[in-house]
Amino acid sequence: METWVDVPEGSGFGVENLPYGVFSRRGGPPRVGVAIGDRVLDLAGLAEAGLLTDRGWFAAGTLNSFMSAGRPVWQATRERLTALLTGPEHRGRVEPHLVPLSDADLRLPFDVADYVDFYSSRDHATNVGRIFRPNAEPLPPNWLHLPIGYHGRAGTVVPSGTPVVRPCGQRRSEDGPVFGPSLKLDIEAEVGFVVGVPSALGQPVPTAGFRDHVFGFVLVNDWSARDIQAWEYQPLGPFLGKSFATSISPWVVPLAALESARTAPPPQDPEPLPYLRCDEPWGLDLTLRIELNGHVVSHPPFATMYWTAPQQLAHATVNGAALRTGDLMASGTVSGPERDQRGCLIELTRDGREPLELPDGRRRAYLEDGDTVRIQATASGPGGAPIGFGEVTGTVLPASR
Ligand SMILES: O=C(O)/C=C/C(=O)CC(=O)CC(=O)O
Ligand SMILES: [Ca+2]
Ligand SMILES: [Mg+2]
Repeated sequence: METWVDVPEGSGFGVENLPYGVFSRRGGPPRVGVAIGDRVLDLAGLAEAGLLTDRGWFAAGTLNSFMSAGRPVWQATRERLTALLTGPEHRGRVEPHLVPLSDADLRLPFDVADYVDFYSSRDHATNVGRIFRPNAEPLPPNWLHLPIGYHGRAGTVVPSGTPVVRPCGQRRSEDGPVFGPSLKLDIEAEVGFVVGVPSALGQPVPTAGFRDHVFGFVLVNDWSARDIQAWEYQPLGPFLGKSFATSISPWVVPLAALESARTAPPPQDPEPLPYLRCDEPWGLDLTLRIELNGHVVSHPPFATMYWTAPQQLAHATVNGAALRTGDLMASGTVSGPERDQRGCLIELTRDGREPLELPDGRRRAYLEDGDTVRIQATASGPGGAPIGFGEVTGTVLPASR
Protein backbone atom coordinates (compact mmCIF):
# COMPACT_ATOMS: atom_id res chain seq x y z
CA MET A 1 0.00 0.00 0.00
CA GLU A 2 1.47 3.35 -1.06
CA THR A 3 0.60 6.68 0.51
CA TRP A 4 1.25 10.05 -1.08
CA VAL A 5 2.45 11.30 2.32
CA ASP A 6 6.22 11.39 2.60
CA VAL A 7 6.80 8.76 5.32
CA PRO A 8 10.43 8.68 6.53
CA GLU A 9 12.27 5.34 6.15
CA GLY A 10 11.77 3.13 9.22
CA SER A 11 8.90 5.26 10.55
CA GLY A 12 6.52 3.05 12.45
CA PHE A 13 3.70 5.36 11.35
CA GLY A 14 3.15 4.14 7.80
CA VAL A 15 -0.31 3.93 6.27
CA GLU A 16 -0.58 0.30 7.54
CA ASN A 17 -0.71 1.62 11.12
CA LEU A 18 -2.87 4.77 11.52
CA PRO A 19 -2.83 4.98 15.34
CA TYR A 20 -5.29 7.35 17.01
CA GLY A 21 -4.48 10.11 19.46
CA VAL A 22 -5.68 13.49 20.75
CA PHE A 23 -3.66 16.61 20.01
CA SER A 24 -3.87 20.36 20.09
CA ARG A 25 -1.92 22.87 18.11
CA ARG A 26 -0.51 26.05 19.63
CA GLY A 27 -3.01 26.22 22.45
CA GLY A 28 -5.92 25.48 20.10
CA PRO A 29 -8.80 23.14 20.95
CA PRO A 30 -8.06 19.43 21.27
CA ARG A 31 -8.98 17.16 18.39
CA VAL A 32 -8.66 13.56 17.35
CA GLY A 33 -5.90 12.72 14.90
CA VAL A 34 -4.04 9.80 13.39
CA ALA A 35 -0.27 9.68 13.05
CA ILE A 36 1.16 9.31 9.54
CA GLY A 37 4.93 9.65 9.07
CA ASP A 38 6.04 12.66 11.08
CA ARG A 39 2.63 14.30 10.88
CA VAL A 40 -0.82 14.12 12.44
CA LEU A 41 -3.90 14.01 10.28
CA ASP A 42 -6.58 16.21 11.87
CA LEU A 43 -9.79 14.18 11.71
CA ALA A 44 -11.98 17.04 12.94
CA GLY A 45 -10.60 19.16 10.11
CA LEU A 46 -11.33 16.42 7.58
CA ALA A 47 -14.87 16.11 8.92
CA GLU A 48 -15.48 19.87 8.74
CA ALA A 49 -14.34 19.76 5.12
CA GLY A 50 -16.90 17.05 4.42
CA LEU A 51 -14.26 14.39 3.80
CA LEU A 52 -15.02 12.09 6.74
CA THR A 53 -18.18 11.01 8.58
CA ASP A 54 -18.26 12.37 12.12
CA ARG A 55 -21.03 11.99 14.72
CA GLY A 56 -19.35 14.27 17.22
CA TRP A 57 -16.36 11.94 17.59
CA PHE A 58 -13.43 14.02 16.37
CA ALA A 59 -13.71 17.60 17.70
CA ALA A 60 -13.23 16.10 21.14
CA GLY A 61 -10.67 16.05 23.91
CA THR A 62 -10.72 12.25 24.18
CA LEU A 63 -11.17 9.20 21.99
CA ASN A 64 -13.94 7.84 24.22
CA SER A 65 -16.89 8.82 22.05
CA PHE A 66 -15.30 7.39 18.89
CA MET A 67 -14.17 4.25 20.76
CA SER A 68 -17.70 3.64 22.01
CA ALA A 69 -19.11 3.78 18.46
CA GLY A 70 -18.10 0.17 17.80
CA ARG A 71 -16.33 -1.97 15.27
CA PRO A 72 -18.36 -1.16 12.14
CA VAL A 73 -17.57 2.56 12.67
CA TRP A 74 -13.88 1.82 13.43
CA GLN A 75 -13.66 -0.24 10.24
CA ALA A 76 -15.43 2.29 8.02
CA THR A 77 -13.28 5.14 9.37
CA ARG A 78 -10.07 3.19 8.80
CA GLU A 79 -11.11 2.30 5.25
CA ARG A 80 -11.95 5.90 4.49
CA LEU A 81 -8.67 7.23 5.96
CA THR A 82 -6.71 4.63 4.02
CA ALA A 83 -8.45 5.67 0.80
CA LEU A 84 -7.81 9.37 1.47
CA LEU A 85 -4.13 8.78 2.22
CA THR A 86 -3.44 6.44 -0.70
CA GLY A 87 -5.53 7.97 -3.50
CA PRO A 88 -3.49 10.71 -5.23
CA GLU A 89 -6.73 12.39 -6.26
CA HIS A 90 -7.45 13.24 -2.59
CA ARG A 91 -4.10 14.84 -1.90
CA GLY A 92 -5.07 18.44 -2.63
CA ARG A 93 -7.99 18.42 -0.19
CA VAL A 94 -6.42 16.26 2.54
CA GLU A 95 -2.94 17.75 2.74
CA PRO A 96 -4.08 21.00 4.45
CA HIS A 97 -5.21 18.84 7.41
CA LEU A 98 -1.75 17.37 8.06
CA VAL A 99 -0.04 18.96 11.06
CA PRO A 100 3.68 18.46 11.75
CA LEU A 101 4.10 16.27 14.84
CA SER A 102 6.55 18.87 16.12
CA ASP A 103 3.65 21.39 16.28
CA ALA A 104 1.25 18.99 17.99
CA ASP A 105 0.82 18.85 21.74
CA LEU A 106 -0.16 15.22 22.43
CA ARG A 107 -2.69 14.61 25.21
CA LEU A 108 -3.87 11.65 27.23
CA PRO A 109 -5.67 9.85 24.38
CA PHE A 110 -8.74 8.68 26.33
CA ASP A 111 -10.39 9.19 29.69
CA VAL A 112 -9.37 6.14 31.66
CA ALA A 113 -12.38 4.44 33.22
CA ASP A 114 -11.02 1.52 35.25
CA TYR A 115 -7.42 0.40 35.24
CA VAL A 116 -6.46 -3.23 35.66
CA ASP A 117 -2.93 -4.57 35.65
CA PHE A 118 -2.21 -8.25 34.96
CA TYR A 119 0.87 -10.33 35.71
CA SER A 120 1.05 -12.43 32.56
CA SER A 121 4.74 -12.94 31.79
CA ARG A 122 5.94 -16.25 33.13
CA ASP A 123 9.57 -15.10 33.10
CA HIS A 124 8.71 -11.92 35.02
CA ALA A 125 6.52 -13.72 37.56
CA THR A 126 9.22 -16.34 38.13
CA ASN A 127 12.00 -13.78 38.51
CA VAL A 128 10.16 -11.44 40.89
CA GLY A 129 8.66 -14.38 42.80
CA ARG A 130 12.22 -15.51 43.61
CA ILE A 131 13.13 -11.99 44.78
CA PHE A 132 9.98 -11.16 46.81
CA ARG A 133 9.40 -14.69 48.19
CA PRO A 134 12.81 -16.43 48.30
CA ASN A 135 11.52 -19.29 50.45
CA ALA A 136 8.48 -20.16 48.36
CA GLU A 137 7.82 -21.60 44.91
CA PRO A 138 8.38 -18.68 42.49
CA LEU A 139 5.03 -19.15 40.69
CA PRO A 140 1.98 -19.11 42.99
CA PRO A 141 -0.24 -22.22 42.63
CA ASN A 142 -2.99 -20.31 40.76
CA TRP A 143 -0.63 -18.70 38.21
CA LEU A 144 -0.98 -21.34 35.45
CA HIS A 145 -4.78 -21.50 35.90
CA LEU A 146 -5.81 -17.84 35.63
CA PRO A 147 -4.35 -14.49 34.58
CA ILE A 148 -3.61 -12.86 37.94
CA GLY A 149 -4.33 -9.14 38.12
CA TYR A 150 -5.17 -6.27 40.43
CA HIS A 151 -7.26 -3.10 40.13
CA GLY A 152 -5.10 0.02 39.92
CA ARG A 153 -5.82 3.72 40.17
CA ALA A 154 -7.33 5.08 36.94
CA GLY A 155 -7.06 8.72 38.06
CA THR A 156 -3.27 8.62 38.12
CA VAL A 157 -2.79 7.31 34.59
CA VAL A 158 -0.86 10.11 32.88
CA PRO A 159 0.31 10.78 29.31
CA SER A 160 3.84 10.22 28.15
CA GLY A 161 6.14 13.06 29.15
CA THR A 162 4.47 13.77 32.48
CA PRO A 163 7.20 14.01 35.17
CA VAL A 164 6.97 11.43 37.95
CA VAL A 165 7.51 12.69 41.48
CA ARG A 166 9.33 10.13 43.60
CA PRO A 167 6.72 8.74 45.99
CA CYS A 168 7.06 8.75 49.77
CA GLY A 169 5.76 5.96 51.93
CA GLN A 170 6.48 3.34 54.53
CA ARG A 171 9.22 0.81 54.02
CA ARG A 172 10.64 -1.91 56.21
CA SER A 173 13.93 -1.37 58.06
CA GLU A 174 15.76 -3.41 60.67
CA ASP A 175 14.35 -1.06 63.32
CA GLY A 176 10.77 -1.28 62.14
CA PRO A 177 8.91 0.72 59.48
CA VAL A 178 10.28 4.09 58.43
CA PHE A 179 8.70 6.82 56.32
CA GLY A 180 10.41 8.65 53.46
CA PRO A 181 11.08 8.84 49.74
CA SER A 182 11.19 5.46 48.04
CA LEU A 183 14.74 4.16 47.65
CA LYS A 184 13.71 1.54 45.10
CA LEU A 185 11.85 3.39 42.36
CA ASP A 186 11.37 1.12 39.35
CA ILE A 187 9.62 0.90 36.00
CA GLU A 188 7.50 -1.82 34.43
CA ALA A 189 7.38 -2.00 30.63
CA GLU A 190 3.93 -3.19 29.57
CA VAL A 191 1.41 -3.17 26.74
CA GLY A 192 -2.22 -2.40 27.55
CA PHE A 193 -5.48 -2.74 25.69
CA VAL A 194 -8.31 -0.21 25.76
CA VAL A 195 -12.02 -1.04 25.85
CA GLY A 196 -14.24 0.80 23.37
CA VAL A 197 -17.64 -0.85 23.61
CA PRO A 198 -19.10 -1.34 27.10
CA SER A 199 -20.74 -4.56 28.34
CA ALA A 200 -23.75 -5.11 30.56
CA LEU A 201 -23.41 -5.85 34.26
CA GLY A 202 -23.91 -9.55 34.85
CA GLN A 203 -22.87 -10.54 31.29
CA PRO A 204 -19.42 -12.09 30.92
CA VAL A 205 -17.55 -11.25 27.69
CA PRO A 206 -16.14 -14.43 26.13
CA THR A 207 -12.69 -14.54 24.49
CA ALA A 208 -14.49 -14.44 21.13
CA GLY A 209 -15.97 -11.05 22.09
CA PHE A 210 -12.54 -9.42 22.22
CA ARG A 211 -12.73 -7.78 18.77
CA ASP A 212 -16.19 -6.34 19.42
CA HIS A 213 -15.19 -4.60 22.64
CA VAL A 214 -11.50 -3.73 22.37
CA PHE A 215 -10.38 -0.73 20.35
CA GLY A 216 -6.59 -0.96 20.46
CA PHE A 217 -3.30 -1.14 22.35
CA VAL A 218 -1.00 1.39 24.06
CA LEU A 219 2.39 1.24 25.77
CA VAL A 220 2.33 1.40 29.55
CA ASN A 221 4.97 2.20 32.17
CA ASP A 222 3.68 1.01 35.54
CA TRP A 223 6.08 2.93 37.80
CA SER A 224 6.63 0.88 40.97
CA ALA A 225 8.21 1.66 44.34
CA ARG A 226 9.57 -1.74 45.32
CA ASP A 227 10.32 -0.93 48.96
CA ILE A 228 6.80 0.47 49.58
CA GLN A 229 5.31 -2.46 47.65
CA ALA A 230 7.26 -5.15 49.53
CA TRP A 231 6.04 -3.88 52.92
CA GLU A 232 2.39 -3.14 52.11
CA TYR A 233 1.22 -5.70 49.57
CA GLN A 234 0.33 -8.83 51.54
CA PRO A 235 -2.37 -10.06 51.58
CA LEU A 236 -4.35 -7.63 49.38
CA GLY A 237 -1.86 -6.81 46.63
CA PRO A 238 -0.19 -3.63 45.31
CA PHE A 239 -1.57 -0.35 46.68
CA LEU A 240 0.53 2.81 47.21
CA GLY A 241 3.64 1.19 45.74
CA LYS A 242 2.11 1.52 42.28
CA SER A 243 -0.77 4.02 42.45
CA PHE A 244 1.28 7.23 42.34
CA ALA A 245 1.63 7.22 38.52
CA THR A 246 1.18 5.02 35.48
CA SER A 247 2.25 6.47 32.13
CA ILE A 248 0.77 5.60 28.73
CA SER A 249 1.80 6.38 25.17
CA PRO A 250 -0.20 9.02 23.25
CA TRP A 251 -1.05 6.73 20.31
CA VAL A 252 -3.62 3.94 20.42
CA VAL A 253 -2.74 1.32 17.81
CA PRO A 254 -6.03 -0.16 16.50
CA LEU A 255 -6.50 -3.93 16.50
CA ALA A 256 -6.80 -3.84 12.70
CA ALA A 257 -3.16 -2.66 12.43
CA LEU A 258 -1.94 -5.69 14.38
CA GLU A 259 -3.35 -8.51 12.22
CA SER A 260 0.08 -9.38 10.73
CA ALA A 261 1.69 -9.32 14.16
CA ARG A 262 -0.60 -11.97 15.60
CA THR A 263 1.19 -15.16 16.52
CA ALA A 264 0.61 -18.27 18.61
CA PRO A 265 1.26 -17.64 22.32
CA PRO A 266 3.43 -20.13 24.26
CA PRO A 267 1.65 -23.48 24.77
CA GLN A 268 -0.52 -23.50 27.90
CA ASP A 269 -0.12 -26.54 30.13
CA PRO A 270 -2.32 -27.33 32.01
CA GLU A 271 -5.06 -26.51 29.52
CA PRO A 272 -7.05 -23.57 30.92
CA LEU A 273 -10.71 -23.89 31.92
CA PRO A 274 -13.19 -23.54 29.01
CA TYR A 275 -13.96 -19.85 29.57
CA LEU A 276 -10.26 -19.05 29.04
CA ARG A 277 -9.89 -20.99 25.79
CA CYS A 278 -9.36 -18.88 22.71
CA ASP A 279 -9.79 -19.97 19.09
CA GLU A 280 -7.70 -17.18 17.61
CA PRO A 281 -4.00 -16.77 18.39
CA TRP A 282 -3.51 -13.43 20.13
CA GLY A 283 0.16 -13.53 20.93
CA LEU A 284 1.73 -10.47 19.30
CA ASP A 285 5.08 -10.30 17.55
CA LEU A 286 5.97 -7.05 19.22
CA THR A 287 9.35 -6.03 20.61
CA LEU A 288 9.73 -3.40 23.31
CA ARG A 289 12.83 -1.34 23.89
CA ILE A 290 13.70 0.32 27.20
CA GLU A 291 16.08 3.27 27.38
CA LEU A 292 17.47 4.70 30.58
CA ASN A 293 18.97 8.18 30.10
CA GLY A 294 19.35 7.46 26.39
CA HIS A 295 21.02 4.05 26.81
CA VAL A 296 19.17 0.95 25.66
CA VAL A 297 19.00 -1.47 28.60
CA SER A 298 16.48 -4.09 27.45
CA HIS A 299 14.44 -5.51 24.55
CA PRO A 300 11.44 -7.33 26.08
CA PRO A 301 9.64 -9.65 23.61
CA PHE A 302 5.84 -9.44 23.93
CA ALA A 303 5.35 -12.73 22.01
CA THR A 304 6.53 -14.64 25.10
CA MET A 305 3.55 -13.49 27.22
CA TYR A 306 1.75 -16.55 28.63
CA TRP A 307 -1.77 -15.13 29.01
CA THR A 308 -3.18 -13.24 26.02
CA ALA A 309 -5.37 -10.14 25.90
CA PRO A 310 -8.65 -11.99 25.05
CA GLN A 311 -8.02 -14.34 27.97
CA GLN A 312 -7.42 -11.36 30.26
CA LEU A 313 -10.66 -9.72 29.06
CA ALA A 314 -12.67 -12.93 29.52
CA HIS A 315 -11.21 -13.43 32.99
CA ALA A 316 -11.86 -9.83 34.07
CA THR A 317 -15.56 -10.17 33.16
CA VAL A 318 -16.30 -13.83 33.96
CA ASN A 319 -17.89 -12.83 37.27
CA GLY A 320 -20.24 -10.46 35.45
CA ALA A 321 -18.23 -7.27 36.03
CA ALA A 322 -19.21 -4.76 33.35
CA LEU A 323 -16.83 -3.07 30.93
CA ARG A 324 -16.85 0.68 30.40
CA THR A 325 -15.50 2.71 27.52
CA GLY A 326 -11.95 3.69 28.46
CA ASP A 327 -11.16 0.68 30.63
CA LEU A 328 -7.42 0.08 30.43
CA MET A 329 -6.08 -3.42 30.98
CA ALA A 330 -2.31 -3.74 31.03
CA SER A 331 -0.46 -6.96 30.27
CA GLY A 332 1.84 -6.97 33.25
CA THR A 333 5.57 -6.49 32.96
CA VAL A 334 6.91 -7.88 29.70
CA SER A 335 10.03 -9.97 30.29
CA GLY A 336 11.67 -12.60 28.10
CA PRO A 337 13.99 -15.43 29.14
CA GLU A 338 17.25 -13.55 28.53
CA ARG A 339 18.91 -11.10 30.83
CA ASP A 340 18.62 -8.22 28.35
CA GLN A 341 14.90 -8.96 27.84
CA ARG A 342 13.67 -8.09 31.32
CA GLY A 343 11.07 -5.39 31.69
CA CYS A 344 11.95 -3.79 35.04
CA LEU A 345 14.98 -2.87 37.12
CA ILE A 346 14.25 -5.25 39.98
CA GLU A 347 14.85 -8.07 37.48
CA LEU A 348 17.58 -6.37 35.43
CA THR A 349 19.67 -5.65 38.55
CA ARG A 350 18.48 -8.54 40.77
CA ASP A 351 17.01 -6.12 43.29
CA GLY A 352 20.01 -3.82 43.03
CA ARG A 353 22.63 -6.48 43.78
CA GLU A 354 23.95 -6.35 40.19
CA PRO A 355 23.66 -2.70 39.11
CA LEU A 356 23.53 -1.82 35.43
CA GLU A 357 26.78 -0.36 34.12
CA LEU A 358 25.66 2.35 31.71
CA PRO A 359 27.89 3.36 28.78
CA ASP A 360 28.28 6.83 30.30
CA GLY A 361 30.17 5.23 33.20
CA ARG A 362 27.28 5.59 35.65
CA ARG A 363 25.68 2.70 37.52
CA ARG A 364 22.05 2.18 38.34
CA ALA A 365 20.42 -0.19 40.80
CA TYR A 366 17.10 1.72 40.87
CA LEU A 367 16.05 5.08 39.42
CA GLU A 368 17.67 8.29 40.64
CA ASP A 369 16.16 11.77 40.55
CA GLY A 370 16.56 13.27 37.09
CA ASP A 371 16.61 9.88 35.32
CA THR A 372 14.55 9.61 32.15
CA VAL A 373 12.97 6.36 31.01
CA ARG A 374 11.72 5.86 27.48
CA ILE A 375 9.85 2.77 26.30
CA GLN A 376 9.12 2.15 22.62
CA ALA A 377 7.73 -0.81 20.70
CA THR A 378 7.44 -2.01 17.15
CA ALA A 379 5.27 -4.80 15.76
CA SER A 380 5.61 -6.49 12.41
CA GLY A 381 3.09 -5.24 9.88
CA PRO A 382 2.02 -6.41 6.42
CA GLY A 383 5.04 -7.20 4.22
CA GLY A 384 7.37 -6.51 7.14
CA ALA A 385 6.36 -2.82 7.42
CA PRO A 386 7.03 -1.73 11.02
CA ILE A 387 3.96 -0.86 13.12
CA GLY A 388 5.20 1.65 15.67
CA PHE A 389 3.65 2.30 19.07
CA GLY A 390 5.47 5.59 19.50
CA GLU A 391 6.89 5.98 22.97
CA VAL A 392 6.11 6.46 26.62
CA THR A 393 8.61 8.58 28.54
CA GLY A 394 8.94 10.08 31.98
CA THR A 395 11.56 11.85 34.09
CA VAL A 396 11.88 11.31 37.83
CA LEU A 397 11.52 14.42 40.01
CA PRO A 398 12.66 14.55 43.64
CA ALA A 399 10.14 13.66 46.32
CA SER A 400 8.04 16.57 47.60
CA ARG A 401 8.33 16.77 51.38
O1 LIG B 1 5.18 -10.98 42.51
C1 LIG B 1 4.97 -9.95 43.15
O2 LIG B 1 4.80 -10.00 44.36
C2 LIG B 1 4.89 -8.63 42.51
C3 LIG B 1 4.79 -8.46 41.19
C4 LIG B 1 4.75 -7.16 40.56
O3 LIG B 1 5.09 -6.12 41.10
C5 LIG B 1 4.33 -7.15 39.17
C6 LIG B 1 3.10 -6.40 38.82
O4 LIG B 1 2.76 -5.27 39.11
C7 LIG B 1 2.33 -7.07 37.76
C8 LIG B 1 3.13 -7.04 36.53
O5 LIG B 1 3.42 -5.93 36.04
O6 LIG B 1 3.46 -8.10 35.99
CA1 LIG C 1 2.68 -3.86 36.59
MG1 LIG D 1 1.48 2.14 38.19
